[in-house]
Amino acid sequence: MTSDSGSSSSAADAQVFAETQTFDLVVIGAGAIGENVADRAVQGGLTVALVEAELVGGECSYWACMPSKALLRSGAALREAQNVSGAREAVNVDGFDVRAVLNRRNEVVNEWNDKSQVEWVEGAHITLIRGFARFIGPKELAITHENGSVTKLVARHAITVSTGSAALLPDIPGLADSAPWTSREATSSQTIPKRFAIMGGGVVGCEMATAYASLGSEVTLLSRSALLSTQEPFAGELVRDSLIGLGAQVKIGVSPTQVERNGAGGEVTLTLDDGSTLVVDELLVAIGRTPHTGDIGLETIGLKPHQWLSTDDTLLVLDDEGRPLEGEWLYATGDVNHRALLTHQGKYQARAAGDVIAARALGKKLSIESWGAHVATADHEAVPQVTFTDPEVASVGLTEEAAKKAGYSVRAVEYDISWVAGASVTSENYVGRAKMVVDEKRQVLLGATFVGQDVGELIHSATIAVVGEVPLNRLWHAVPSYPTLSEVWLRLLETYGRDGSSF
Ligand SMILES: Cc1cc2nc3c(=O)[nH]c(=O)nc-3n(C[C@H](O)[C@H](O)[C@H](O)COP(=O)(O)OP(=O)(O)OC[C@H]3O[C@@H](n4cnc5c(N)ncnc54)[C@H](O)[C@@H]3O)c2cc1C
Ligand SMILES: NC(=O)c1ccc[n+]([C@@H]2O[C@H](COP(=O)([O-])OP(=O)(O)OC[C@H]3O[C@@H](n4cnc5c(N)ncnc54)[C@H](O)[C@@H]3O)[C@@H](O)[C@H]2O)c1
Repeated sequence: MTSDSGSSSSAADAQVFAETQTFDLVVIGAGAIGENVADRAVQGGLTVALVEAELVGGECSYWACMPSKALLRSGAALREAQNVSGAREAVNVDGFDVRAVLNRRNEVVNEWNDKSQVEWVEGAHITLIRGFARFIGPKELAITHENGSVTKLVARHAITVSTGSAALLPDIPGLADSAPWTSREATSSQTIPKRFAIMGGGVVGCEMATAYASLGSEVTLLSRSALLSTQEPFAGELVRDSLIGLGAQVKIGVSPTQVERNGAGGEVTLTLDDGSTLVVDELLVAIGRTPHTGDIGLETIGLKPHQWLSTDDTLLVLDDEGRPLEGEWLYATGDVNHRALLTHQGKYQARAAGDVIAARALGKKLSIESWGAHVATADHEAVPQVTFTDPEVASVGLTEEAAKKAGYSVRAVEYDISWVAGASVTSENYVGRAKMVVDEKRQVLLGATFVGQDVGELIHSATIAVVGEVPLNRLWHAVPSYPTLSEVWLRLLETYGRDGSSF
């Protein structure tokens, strides 16, 4: 790294900078994904600056994955115990301790303090720069610090945008003025609203409906389409049934047309398109995400503000014509590239990007063929996801519908997980279903979905089968232990049939 104090001498901008610093790579955004890009590039031999405007660790650590799972876990643990004799009698005593759940969530997010993550960054020999980054030209950024000073960062080889995403708010009359909750408030609230409406039946909507119904809210979930509509249809149906069992109201095909809050902190009235009204204490909007690219100077490098940054498989950003920017210096990883809005998948991209940036910078051999070290091939048809509803929904790869749409010759089979011996040991009331989607031509798995208690821990076996393109006749030799839930694998294979004969 070189550091030149004093005014910038660049003719490209008239702004006076307190300081100019140069690194091989600059990563914008220290969420889980930016951290990993930086780490890999340092390990590959580069000097790296990591710029963060808020908390090191990003959304996942403080307002998304971790706090949401902490809010969900206590209810899940309680229900698990309530479904096993003996344990049931032990837990049915004083009721649910909501304050303890919120306190545990506060601990899980380190009280929104990023000290331990900063220590990790420093230990990884990454230079952390606190401030908000904006492009001022190719390979150049202006960083605005909290005290108002502005410094300039120059990248010798590359810049990676890992700025993440924020909740999308629809243009509904009155909504913006009604102080709606987004995922940030839902995951960080220190109180539980008595009456709670949720707009959006996707992953955030279903998880937060489960959490808040468990914590005692009267939840109304409004979804314009079926719940979890990108999953196999039975997933959303089983989650809907369980939400109703938890006391929530689930309204499918219903959207708000007007929202009004009765003064600051007052109740919120929603007018719905079925003609009814709904009065609640808080409204959560969870209808998807928008990229953090509105105010980062994309116009100075020939891109449009507010756009998702589409990339090739080495995570190089592509322009409107599908070409990398001149000089091939701009990368995007994580939510901001819209390939798969999941922490684990973004971190997978980060490993590929950090390695390929270092390899390109140092003139090393690239491995960019499908499934090579420097490409994120799995983003296309092998993405795993666990939705921590009750029952959990775990899936990888393509649904039957998506596989057909992609042109595969498909056969799919389903099995009721409650019929597996391991399920009856796990719970006296096990509800679950599994499905595998097979490419008939190659006799390999294209996708798998498991819905039920504890299936999140089952999905990696399916991910290995999909990514490894393991032939079905070999999968018969992967013997599941008895009596575990994984015996559902054997039942799915039997349902599909061996050597052409169906059981
Ligand atoms: C409620 C909820 C629950 C979720 N649960 C899960 C889950 O269980 N599992 C899972 O895999 N995924 C989950 N996700 C998705 C996951 O949170 C995201 O995929 C992940 O956080 C994306 O990481 P990122 O690093 O791309 O972005 P972020 O985590 O948003 O990090 C981006 C960082 O960049 C910083 N930044 C932005 N602009 C600038 C700038 N101009 N200058 C400097 N810094 C900047 C931001 O402050 C932020 O720290 C969940 C999402 C939500 C909303
Ligand atoms: N456990 C997990 O892995 C996890 C948990 C939470 C979030 N996430 C990630 O966070 C991202 C955001 O989640 P999300 O739930 O906000 O988005 P989502 O895309 O999962 O679901 C949004 C839902 O809102 C609906 N919708 C969209 N526009 C609408 C409108 N104008 N009116 C009414 N409904 C509308 C969509 O049809 C969809 O059902 C997801 O991509 C997800 O992968 C992951």
